[in-house]
Amino acid sequence: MTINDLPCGRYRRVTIIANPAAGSTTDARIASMESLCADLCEHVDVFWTKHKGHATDFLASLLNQEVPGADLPDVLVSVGGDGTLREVMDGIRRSRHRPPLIVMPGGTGNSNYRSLWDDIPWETALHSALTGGAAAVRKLDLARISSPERLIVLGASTGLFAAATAESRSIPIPGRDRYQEAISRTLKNYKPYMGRVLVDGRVVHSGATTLVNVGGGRHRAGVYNILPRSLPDDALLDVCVLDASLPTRTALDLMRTGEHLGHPGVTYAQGAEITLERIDGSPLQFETDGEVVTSNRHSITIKVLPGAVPVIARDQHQGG
Ligand SMILES: Nc1ncnc2c1ncn2[C@@H]1O[C@H](COP(=O)(O)OP(=O)(O)OP(=O)(O)O)[C@@H](O)[C@H]1O
Repeated sequence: MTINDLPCGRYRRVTIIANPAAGSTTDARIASMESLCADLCEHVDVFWTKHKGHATDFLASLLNQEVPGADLPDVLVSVGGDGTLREVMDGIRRSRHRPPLIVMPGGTGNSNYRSLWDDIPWETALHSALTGGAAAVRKLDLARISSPERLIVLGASTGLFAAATAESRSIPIPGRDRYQEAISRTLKNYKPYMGRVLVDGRVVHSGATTLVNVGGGRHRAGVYNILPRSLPDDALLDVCVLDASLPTRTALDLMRTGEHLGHPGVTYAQGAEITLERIDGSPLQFETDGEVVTSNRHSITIKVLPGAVPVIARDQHQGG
C-alpha cells in the first residue's frame, strides 16, 4: 500500500504513547484510539509507559535512530495528563526527527487538551488531526526554568494554585472536580505571600500576592481561563498576577470566562522572560505542569522556547 492508497493519505505510521497512571487513561480508551487510528493509517504502535520519565527516554531513543529507512512514526499521539505531555514533548524536543504530535485527553485536568481542541469529543479531534480536516500543524512555544533544568508545557504557578495542586494529590475525586475541591479546601486557610513579578526585567507587580500563573496554556485546572490572550505560537509567555485587593472567590468566578482582565487587583503582561520572586524571606512554593516542585528557592525565572514542538491543533483556533 502506498500513502496515496490510504483512506486519509496523510499519515502512514502512528505511535500512541499512553500513561496508565494518568487520571483517565484506560485500556478501553486506548483500544478505541488505536482502532480509530488503524482506520486512517497503515500502521499503529501503542507504547505504555512503565515509570516516570519513560516517555521522554522512549521518544528520545525512537526519534534519534540513524538506521537508513528506519520505520519512524510520522505522527505521534500523547494520551495522559499534563505531566505525561511534558515528558512526551521533552522527548520530541531532544530528537532529530520531530513528527507532529496529537494531544489527547487522558489525565485529570486535561487543560492542554482544552487549549488545543476546545474540549470537543476526542474522537472528533483525533479524526480531524489524522485527516487534516479542520486541523493544522502549529509550532508550539514551550518554556523552561533552570537549576534544575525543567521543561514547561502548560505553565507554572505560585501561591493558591501551587498550594491547591499539592492539596489535590490526596483527594480521591476523578476529573476536574478534584481541583475544584482542592482549591476550596486550600482557600479556607490561605494567606497571600509578599511577592514580586518581573517581565523582561521590568517590575509589573510588587506586594501581597494571591497567585501568579505563567503560560503556556490559557486554562489551568481545566476550567480557569486565566491567560485569555495567550497564543500557542507567538514566542511570548503570558503572566497573570492576582493580588490580595480582589476577593479570591470573585476572581476565580471571573476567570472561568476570562473576564478577570481589567479588574483592579489583576495584572496581565507578556514577555520572553518572567521572574517570580518571594520577598518575605520564605521559600517560593511553585508548580509546573501540575507537579509541585520542592525547593528552597526564593525566585524562579521562566524563559520561552519559541516554536519548540509541532502539534496538531484545531484549525483557526486561537487558544494558547
Ligand atoms: N507507568 C507509570 N507509572 C507511574 N507513574 C507514571 C507512569 N508513566 C508516567 N508516570 C507519571 O505519572 C504522573 C502523572 O501523569 P499526568 O500528569 O499525565 O496525569 P494526571 O495527574 O492524572 O493529569 P493532569 O496533569 O491532567 O492532572 C506523571 O508525573 C508521569 O511522570
